[in-house]
Order: sequence, then structure tokens, then C-alpha cells
Amino acid sequence: MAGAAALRRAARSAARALANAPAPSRAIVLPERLLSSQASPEHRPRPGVSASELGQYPPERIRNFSIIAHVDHGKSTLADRLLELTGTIQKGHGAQYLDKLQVEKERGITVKAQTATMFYKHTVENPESHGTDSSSYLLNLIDTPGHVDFSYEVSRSLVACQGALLVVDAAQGVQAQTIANFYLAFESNLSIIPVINKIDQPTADPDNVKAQLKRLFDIDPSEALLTSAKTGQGLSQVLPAVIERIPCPPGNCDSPVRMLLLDSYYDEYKGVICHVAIVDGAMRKGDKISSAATSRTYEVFDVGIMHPELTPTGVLYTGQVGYVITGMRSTKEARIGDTLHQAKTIVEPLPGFKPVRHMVFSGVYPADGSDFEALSHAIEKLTCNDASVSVTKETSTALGMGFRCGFLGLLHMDVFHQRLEQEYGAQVISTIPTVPYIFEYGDESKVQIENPAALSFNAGKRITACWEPTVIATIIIPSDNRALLKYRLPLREIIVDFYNELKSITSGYATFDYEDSEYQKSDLVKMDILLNGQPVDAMATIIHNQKAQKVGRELVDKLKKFIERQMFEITIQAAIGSKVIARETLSAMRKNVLAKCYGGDITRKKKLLEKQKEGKKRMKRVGSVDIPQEAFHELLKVSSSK
Ligand SMILES: Nc1nc2c(ncn2[C@@H]2O[C@H](COP(=O)(O)OP(=O)(O)OP(=O)(O)O)[C@@H](O)[C@H]2O)c(=O)[nH]1
Repeated sequence: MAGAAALRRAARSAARALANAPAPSRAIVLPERLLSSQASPEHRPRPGVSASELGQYPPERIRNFSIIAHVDHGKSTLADRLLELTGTIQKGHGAQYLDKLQVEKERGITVKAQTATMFYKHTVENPESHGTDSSSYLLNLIDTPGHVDFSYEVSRSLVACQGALLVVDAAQGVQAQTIANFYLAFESNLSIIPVINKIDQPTADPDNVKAQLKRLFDIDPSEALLTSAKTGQGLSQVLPAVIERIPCPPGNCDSPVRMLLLDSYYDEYKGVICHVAIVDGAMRKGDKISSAATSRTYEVFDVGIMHPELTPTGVLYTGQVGYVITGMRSTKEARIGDTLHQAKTIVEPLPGFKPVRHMVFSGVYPADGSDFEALSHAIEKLTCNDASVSVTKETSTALGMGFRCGFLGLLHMDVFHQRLEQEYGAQVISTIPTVPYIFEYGDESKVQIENPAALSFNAGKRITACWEPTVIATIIIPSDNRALLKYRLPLREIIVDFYNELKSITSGYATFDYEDSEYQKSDLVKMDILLNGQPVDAMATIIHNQKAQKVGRELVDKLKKFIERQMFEITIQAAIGSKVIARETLSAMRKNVLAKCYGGDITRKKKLLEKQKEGKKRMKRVGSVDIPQEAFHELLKVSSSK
């Protein structure tokens, strides 16, 4: 930790040196009433922001910062309060302004990083005149997700920032993602402002949290701000600290324009909207800009800031963060991490982002086979708004045509499915998620297997070795003896239910985070599931050899519960190669659903038939056996852990 501390100090002094804004003597803290009453006139939202107005904010009057924290420590609530404080949004807009997606509102989690531009008047005492000096600042705030699956979003957001508010719950203290996020920010050389939030809670213990921050990150306790995003207490300290402790963005105002493409999404009416951070120069409406990745040139149709909705300004200057709309037809053209620059100039591309590593793969198929085109369209649209999913077409004997998708984790996969349903009305069946394994054949060729069905043990090739991905897991158990545990674990073991189990055995107290690590040699086998003797390719899994027997039995058992009895007997088997390791039989059903409709009530009969049809939509027919979607979902829980 000593090395880290020295690094940290060096980073901080470099950051201070970068901040060429004169160091104010002491900030005047805004009165608390500002937080509870209407925002003052200069902070009220304005209908638009003109180019000349934006021109009044050179880099030294700009601060770009992010809010990072462990899940639920209060990032989005704090972001809301800051937006209210600066008059960017009105009070009483409803919860979590920046969590815009339905899935975010329903789950109460942030999935997508969101940027908002605020205007803020900073007032400092002037010891010479014994009065006060005020200057206006443009602040770009990026609210980031807290869950480990979305740390890629966090690391991307940090590239556009020079500082971060590290929010820590005053009662829970430092948790696993606090550590992960601190290091993401620290490695990006950001100035870190610790914010101990939720001090209104009866169990709040800010002194203890300060001691943890000192011990783990060498943060001076006097640097910590104490806030309650709920009551407003202490919030007036936050923006003055942002101005004073975070350096302004670097960049050359006189160079041709060069910007980093931070994110992109597709809007039905406006087309592709790119979020950008201007590193050098200025971009104006009508300008021609080129992509360093594709060399394509586009005209700037619209440019502006997120205030917090898209607000056209006609221009963006050095250090500013905003949006640009060009003639891009698909987000495939808008590559995240790309450098956009003035057309016909040669520029040094910006470093961009580290490539996404997909941890979990799963097949996504239409619940109703005829809907493939609709699903294809929905996936294309959604991947436009979530570029961290990888998609390739695949065909399954059991499920027909579908897609193999790569995700950052299981929550990410879940959210993707939910968004497909909610935002695009797609009904999907997903297959058991798997991690990417590596297999070596006798001729020393290696393959990465993202779909267990694709692994062939007997196609004339002998498998000589296998490797599986591992992670370094950090677990914090804040009991009487607070402990930080670090383990290397196989990725497969943590992708399903591990977190829930950890929470349940620690009464909800343990927190968990992981980072990907190297591949490790392992003894793996492919297990097939057979229904009436037919292998269901979509249910094949790769599993540790010594667990195969137990998991096979559980899988077969589970399937028996989920597959409805049909007019004939069904045998359910788990097999490794030609060896059956578990077997169950589902006896034939005698009555059919319409048998209940005695008396010939036609409306009732129709209703029942419709209900049956609805149910069928979520079924997949394998051979002659109907399998409900839940069966696929439940299988993944069994096939992962234990
Ligand atoms: N008592 C108290 N509750 C707070 C405070 N700040 C936030 N909360 C509550 O804590 C919960 C989580 O807050 P969020 O702002 O959603 O947390 P988050 O860090 O953005 O969560 P993710 O986006 O999922 O990572 C919500 O129920 C908030 O109302 C606070 O200062 N005091």
C-alpha cells in the first residue's frame, strides 16, 4: 500500500499543477436553504444555451467529474440533488432523474452511465477587497453504475473525467465495489473526493468510515465530505470541492477539433446520437468531421449539451462534453472509444478504451420460431444502445435460428433480456449461460468454446487439455471482525447465484466484486440432456468432471418438475458421451385441457384455448416434447454452483 500511497500523492500533486485556475482562498458555502427551496434565478433551467454563452467557459472554467460508489450507496440520489442545486432540474421530478431506462427504475439500479451538464456560480471570499468574487463554471457530471457487471461503463466514463466523487455509505462503510471503483479512478489519475453519504442514518459512523478510507486508500480524513443526499445536509460543500480539488480538462483550444466518442445510441427520430468529449479545438454545426477508425466523413447536423436533456448549442469547445448528430446510419459506425476529428486533417488518435471482455455467453432464441426476423431487428436496435454485447448468429436443432450473445456478467444478461422484452416487445428463450472455455486437440490446435453444443469430442479429434477462465474475487464481510478476503475462483462458479448465496449466508452483509484473471487448466466434460433419446443441443453444458454426476441428477430432476406431462411418456436423461449418468421418466397425461369444458360453453372453451396458445408461445418443441422457457432458466441455476 505504501507504493500506492506515494503514487497517489504524486498523482494528486500533478493534478493540482494541472489546475491552472487560481486557488481561491476559501469557498463560500451555499446556504442549506438553497437545497430545500427553489433554486435561485441564475440556477434556474433555461430554455436553451447559445453558442456565445457556451464560449464563456474555457477549459479552466470547466470541471468534468464522475460519481462512483458501491451499489446503493447513493450515487443517483446525490446526482439528483446536485442537478436540483444547480437548477438543472426542478425539485420533485420523481426519483432518480438520470436512471432513465425502465429496467433502471424497476430495479433501482443504474445500468447506463449518464452525463448531465450543469451551470454553477462559485463564490469565494476575496481577502483583499474583503468582499466576494463569483465565477461561473460549467460542470459535467457522469453518474455511473455500481454493479460489478457494469464496471466497463465506469472505466469508460472515467476517461472523460479529471475527478471523481467516491461515495461511501456512512453506515456500511467501504465495500467491495468501493475498492474496485477507487482503483479504477486512481489508475486513471483522477482527483478523488471522498463523500461519506447517508449521515442521517441512526447507524451512521462517519469516523469509522474515515479510518477505513485512511487505512485502505491513504485518504486524509480531513478530505472527506459528510453528506446526506436525503436531507440535504452537507451537500453545499460538494460543488465547491469539485471546483477547488478537481483540475480542469487539458487540451489545446487552437488545434483542429479532436474528440473522444464516449457512447452512442440510436434515436428513432434523430438517428445515431454520439456522446463526445472534446479534447482539442471546437466543433460547430455544419463542420465536417471524420472517424479515425473508419475514415468516413460526416457533416455535423446538430451539436449540443445534455442539460440534462439534449440542448442544442451549435458548438462545443475544448474540454466540454456533449452530443453530436451526424448522418451516421447505425451505431456500428459510431465506435465507442473512436477518435472523431476535423475532416482532412491527420491527427493522433486518442488512446480509446480497453476492449470489452465477455464473461458469459448464452443463446437467445425467439420464443415463437416464426419471430426470428422480429428478434433480429430488436437485437440490432438494442445493441445500438448497448455496445458491450457481442452478437453472432447461430442455429440450434432444438430452438431453430437464434443468436449467441456475449455479456459482461449475469446481471448484464438479465438486463439485456428484460430490455428486449420491455423496449422491443421481443419474447425470448435463453439457453444455459456458459463461460468461454479453451480446448486443445491432439494436433495441438486450440479452440475457444462459447457454445457447449459446438464442442465435439468424437469428430475424429481427441481433446488433450482444457482451460477455464478464473477471476480474482474480493469479498468484504463487515461483521464484528471485518474481513477482506481475496480468492481465485473459476468464473463459472460465480456467474449464477454465487452472490445471492453469499448474501444469504452472511445475512446480506457480505459484498463481492471480481476482476478477470488468467485461464487455468481444468478437468472438464460436456454433459448432454436427452429427451426421449434425443439430445437437446441448447441444454448441453460444460462442467467439472467431478461434479458431473451430481449436477446431472439435479438437472434431470429439475426438468421433470418443469416439463408438463404430455400425452405420452417422456424419458429425461443426462449423459456424458454415450454414458447415461442420470435418468427420470415423466408419465403420460390422461386428460386434456378441453375435457374440463363440459356443457359446451363456447366462450370458456375459446378462453382456455387462448390461454393454452399463450403458454405455447413460451414453449419450445424438441422432437415431440414441449419445453417451457422456465425450464431453461431453472437449469442454469443447477448447472452452475455446488
Ligand atoms: N437515509 C438515506 N438514504 C439515502 C441517502 N442517499 C440515498 N439514499 C437511499 O439509498 C438507496 C440507494 O440510493 P441510489 O441513489 O439509488 O444508490 P446508487 O448508488 O445510485 O445505486 P446504483 O445505481 O444501483 O449503484 C435509495 O433508496 C435512496 O433513497 C441518504 O443520504 N440517506
